[in-house]
Formats: sequence, C-alpha cells, structure tokens
Amino acid sequence: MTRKFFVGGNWKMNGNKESYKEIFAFLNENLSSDVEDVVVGVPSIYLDYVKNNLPKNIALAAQNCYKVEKGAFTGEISPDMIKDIGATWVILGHSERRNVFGESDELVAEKIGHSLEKGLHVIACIGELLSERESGKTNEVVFRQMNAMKNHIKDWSKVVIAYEPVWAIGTGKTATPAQAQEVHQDLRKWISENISKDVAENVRIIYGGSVTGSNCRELAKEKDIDGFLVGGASLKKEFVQIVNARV
Ligand SMILES: O=C[C@H](O)COP(=O)(O)O
Repeated sequence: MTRKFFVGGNWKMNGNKESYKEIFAFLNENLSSDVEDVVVGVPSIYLDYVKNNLPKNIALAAQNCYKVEKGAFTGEISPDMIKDIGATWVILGHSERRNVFGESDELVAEKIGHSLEKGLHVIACIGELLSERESGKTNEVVFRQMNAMKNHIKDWSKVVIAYEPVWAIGTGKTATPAQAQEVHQDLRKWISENISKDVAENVRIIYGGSVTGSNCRELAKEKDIDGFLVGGASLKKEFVQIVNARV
C-alpha cells in the first residue's frame, strides 16, 4: 500500500488579506520544504492573492465551481477560471454545499466530472447527517453519494475522497478513530466491488470533522485514513502538526 498522506485545509468563508498573512508566516516558518500533498481551499475572491503568497510547495484549491465551461451563470466560477489563476484543485460536494445550498448528489457528480475533464484534481466530499447515523444509515448515504459520482469519474487518480460526517464538522465532536476507520474500510470495500480493486487500493480516503493538532495522530494511525480535510484548525498554527501527523 503506497498511498501518500494528504492534508487539505479548507478556509471556508473566513479571513481576509490581513489575517492570511499570519497563515503564510506560520506555513513559511514551520512547514518542511519537502512536504507533499498539502492543499489549501481558499475563498474564490482570494485565490489569486493566496497563490502569490503561499509557499510554493502547497497547492491551491477552489472551494466550489460550476459544471459547465462558461456562460450566463451569475456568481459562479468555472474549472477553466480556477486553472487560469494557477490553482490545481477544487473541493466539491462539501456538506455545506449539499446542506446549506441544497446541492444534490447528481449536481455534485456533474461538477466533479466536468472539473476532471478540465484537468483539475478534485477533493470529493461525502458524509452523513447525525439523524442518518443514528438511524443506522451511514453506509447507505455514503454509498449513494459515491454511486452518483461513479458515473462521472473516468480517472480516479485525480480524486481524493473526503469522508466528513456532518455531525463532526465544526462541532468539536470528532469521530473516534474506530468510527472513522470503519466507514473508510467499508468505502474501500464498496469501491472494490463497484469500481475496481485497483481504485480501492490506490484512492486516498481522508477524514474531516473537528480534526485538531491533538487528535490527528491517533486518527492517522488507522490503516484506511489517508489524511485529513481540516476546517477551523487550518487557520491556526496547529495545521502544521496535522500536516505532520504521520511524521
Ligand atoms: O472541510 C472541512 C470540514 O468541514 C471540517 O471542518 P472542521 O475541521 O472545522 O470541523
């Protein structure tokens, strides 16, 4: 198994040019120059600014995009635009897009398909609500979300799957390592049976939901957890500890 550890920081709708300077400073000072596969997801209006100030070994992601090349879609951005400013990743299907903005499984899947066709790498997010977990539907929900994506993804090598239980996002209630591992393992089995053994073996499945400097090492010990998607803690110095969780 040679899956490379992957850490994404999702800044969500936080910060401004001034506050980002602190983030650039702690990344520049504390992140080893040979880190690989660290990506930050930035509000679209700041992508260009962050691109020009971020350490060069950290890749840049948009937090969303639309499913077509161009046109009359006020307020949207396209994968071509994301690439044009030098970003190489996009986060799609985040639970806030699904649950606050009502994005369906199908829309998320179409956005993923179009982004991949345009040459972006995708962090594809899935995860269940608390009510779904409590009624024993976790696997049903994440498999349904995966199934919608499956029909739109030809090249899985450019996809990282982020399993983010919605009840753990921004709540301080992290899934236990065992809870997260169980879903990651079930996802890998589903991928093996429904996509291919090769994809199941190689695709990175990262965990998101209240990951911090203090809980990241225990989570990172689990064999099917290949990294993290970090919200709140990605704006703080402890992000560096999370990047180094397996070092
Ligand atoms: O994209 C990141 C996730 O929503 C996790 O956010 P959080 O670390 O603030 O819980």
